[in-house]
Amino acid sequence: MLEEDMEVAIKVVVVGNGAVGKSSMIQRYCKGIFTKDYKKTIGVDFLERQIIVNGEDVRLMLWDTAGQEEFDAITKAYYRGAQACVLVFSTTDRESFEAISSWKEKVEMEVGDIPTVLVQNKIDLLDDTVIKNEEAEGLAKRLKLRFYRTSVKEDLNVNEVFKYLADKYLQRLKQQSAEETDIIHTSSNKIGVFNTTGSGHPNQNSSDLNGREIVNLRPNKQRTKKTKNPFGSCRLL
Ligand SMILES: Nc1nc2c(ncn2[C@@H]2O[C@H](COP(=O)(O)OP(=O)(O)OP(=O)(O)O)[C@@H](O)[C@H]2O)c(=O)[nH]1
Repeated sequence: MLEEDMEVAIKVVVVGNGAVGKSSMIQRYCKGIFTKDYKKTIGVDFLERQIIVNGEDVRLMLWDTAGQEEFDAITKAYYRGAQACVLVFSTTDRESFEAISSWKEKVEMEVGDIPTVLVQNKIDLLDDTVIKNEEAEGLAKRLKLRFYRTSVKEDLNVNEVFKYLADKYLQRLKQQSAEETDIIHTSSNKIGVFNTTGSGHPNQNSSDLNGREIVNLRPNKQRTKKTKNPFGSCRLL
């Protein structure tokens, strides 16, 4: 357990070309439903689901982004603050497979390196596949990503995708907490000055400013209910 009175909230962005099944995947996961109709996402949308991972209460906020390029400018703004990412392509759409690297880059440009997973959706249509298994596995290897094959329609592997991301995120959180504790211990002989502007890079734990060490103090969990933390983000000089 990290801390008892808090719940971990994870913002997950689901990205990929149009019609690969992003909205369907989120609907399946959060509402348990699947519809055959295709309704193009305009801009962004979001749904949430609470789960327990390794004894931790986790609230997953799933952001559904439009796959069409015409909405790029809007969707990019919503990547900010994302803590995990699902990159989706479709078994029957070669272009969606070839676009994966550029989707990854778009997200990375906004939020840096976050827990990410590669998903090949619509495996119920494997007979009509336009992507060889080795190609998909090769891409996952090259991008160093965990790879899942899903069928939102048949409800195959969808839960596993989100459980993996939540687990990976929690591991990082614990690792960061441990590292931050170490930094605070090793720099405990320095005079501390708080800076509450929170202007540092989200993944940055410590850095140098005019030769002095800066320690970022961030809550290791987001408070989504119960007591509010007045110090959302502090930096110790
Ligand atoms: N056969 C099959 N069809 C699926 C599956 N997942 C989604 N679909 C269908 O694919 C179509 C597109 O799904 P959406 O979820 O709307 O796709 P999207 O990626 O959100 O599309 P944009 O909003 O344009 O970005 C719909 O007709 C879905 O019913 C699946 O696993 N198998």
